[in-house]
Formats: sequence, structure tokens, C-alpha cells
Amino acid sequence: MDLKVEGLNVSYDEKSILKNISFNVKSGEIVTIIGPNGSGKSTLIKTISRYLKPRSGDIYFNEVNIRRINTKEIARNLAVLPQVKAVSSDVSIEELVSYGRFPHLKFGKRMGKDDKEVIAWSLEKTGLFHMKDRYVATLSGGERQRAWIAMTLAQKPKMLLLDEPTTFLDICYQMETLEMVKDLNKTLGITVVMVLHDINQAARYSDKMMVMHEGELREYGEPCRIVSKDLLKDIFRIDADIYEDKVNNCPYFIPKKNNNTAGKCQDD
Ligand SMILES: Nc1ncnc2c1ncn2[C@@H]1O[C@H](COP(=O)(O)OP(=O)(O)OP(=O)(O)O)[C@@H](O)[C@H]1O
Repeated sequence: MDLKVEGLNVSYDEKSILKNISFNVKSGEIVTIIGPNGSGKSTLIKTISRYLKPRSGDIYFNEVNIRRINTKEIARNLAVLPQVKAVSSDVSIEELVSYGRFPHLKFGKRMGKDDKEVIAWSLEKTGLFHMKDRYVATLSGGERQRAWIAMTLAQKPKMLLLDEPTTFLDICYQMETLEMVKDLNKTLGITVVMVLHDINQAARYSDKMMVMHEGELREYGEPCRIVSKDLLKDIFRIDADIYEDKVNNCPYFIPKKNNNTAGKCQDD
């Protein structure tokens, strides 16, 4: 499924947050949004997922304006992993994952064998099958994150929107999650738009990277063009050396020692 965003402006109350954002994501691509805290990444994900209404601008899935697509149709095609997730305390992992099948059920129909197989597959893929009866409320941060990812997998979407999918995960599960996203993208052709804070991981796992800064889309392109000394200095306020990862065929950077840290991460 491809995505087109045209002239998007989004405000919270009177405060303008996203300013004239336009871009295209081709079907089957992995695009990662990076940017400093507060630059508008989550707001963009929330707007694409229709959680927020733009002040102006349009969003198209496969050339159809999302204003013309009904909610169930969107839910069948688009799975969203938000940054903040809530679930009542008596929901088990398996139950949470089963919610991913709801958009696919016919009116009044119960889940069938196919749905149960997809749920089992999602639980296996995320390493949760052996603990599927545990309550989500009793899980560690990383286990809970995997349960939510399993739910989005169960949706079998054509597009995945992931807002910081690796938060709370240890490095092994971070890698496993991103490998899983890549695998789903390659084997099922799922288009992926995600937010990551780790720029090196973004460069490694993305076809394209999008750089947000103060509500504007500052750069959009392939990782080898995006990850540059100038961009890291201008947008992220760090000095870094750029290298080539010949194994994964992508750039990576190592920040230089910061001798003057006082106030460096604060906004000017
Ligand atoms: N519900 C809200 N009401 C008012 N302002 C908000 C609301 N949600 C976010 N904002 C503001 O909008 C701006 C963009 O926030 P957003 O969460 O999109 O940034 P982000 O790039 O995802 O940040 P982070 O990396 O910290 O998650 C910030 O200035 C934030 O304070």
C-alpha cells in the first residue's frame, strides 16, 4: 500500500505543530522518521493513523483520500503501534493479540480456525507463545511491547505505522524487532513507516529516512544521503564521524566526545 501526504498542517489548540508536510512512501518501502524530541514525529504518525485531524492537507492510501475510506477498511489495511498504549489489567497476551483480528471478522461472526492460526503465528514470531495466558499488566516493559507488536502482526496489515517500536526493549529484542519488521516487509510486502530515535538503526533498516525538525520535514532520502556530519550537527547538535558499514551496506556514525555538555541538549 502506498502513502501520499500533501500539505499537512496540524495544530494542538492554536499552536501549529506540523507545518506544510508533503511526501510519498512507495508500496513496499521502509521509511523511518527521525528527529529531536518534540519535532513532531508522533504527531505525524497520529495524523496518518487518523487519530488526529489535520487543520489542512490530505492523506492518500493507494491514491484514495483517507476521508473517503471507512474506519473498518482502514483497520484492515493499516496497523498502528502507538507510543502510549493502554489495556485493562485483566487482558491476557493472547486476548490482546486477538484484537488484531477484529477488523477482519464479518459482522456477528466469531473467530475461526484461520484467525486462531494467525494469532498463534503472531505469538510465535514475537516469542510470546509460551506465556500467552499471562496478563499484559504483569509483564515487563519489553514483554508488553512485544505483545503489542504481536497484536499489530495479527492484523496482517498492508501498512504498519510504528511509533518507537523498540522502546523498553533490550538490545537483543531491539534487533529482533527490527529484523522482524524487515522480514515482514520483504516476505509480505508490508509498507512500514516508523519512528526511531536510534539513527544508526534507522540507517540500517530503512530504505529512506525522513528528518523532522520543529514541525518541518527537513530532509527525506536514502540513508547514505541523510546521515551526514552537517545534518547531525544542525539538527541533533552533535559532532560525529561517519563510517560505512560494509556488511549491512549503510552508513553509521560515532559521536565525538562532547567537551562542553552544559545546556547542549536544551532548545535554544
Ligand atoms: N496533546 C497535546 N497538546 C498540546 N501539545 C502537544 C500535544 N501532544 C504533543 N504536543 C506538542 O507537540 C510537539 C510535537 O510533539 P510530538 O510528540 O509529535 O514530538 P516527537 O517528535 O514525537 O517527540 P519525542 O521524540 O519526544 O517523542 C511538542 O512540542 C509537544 O509538546
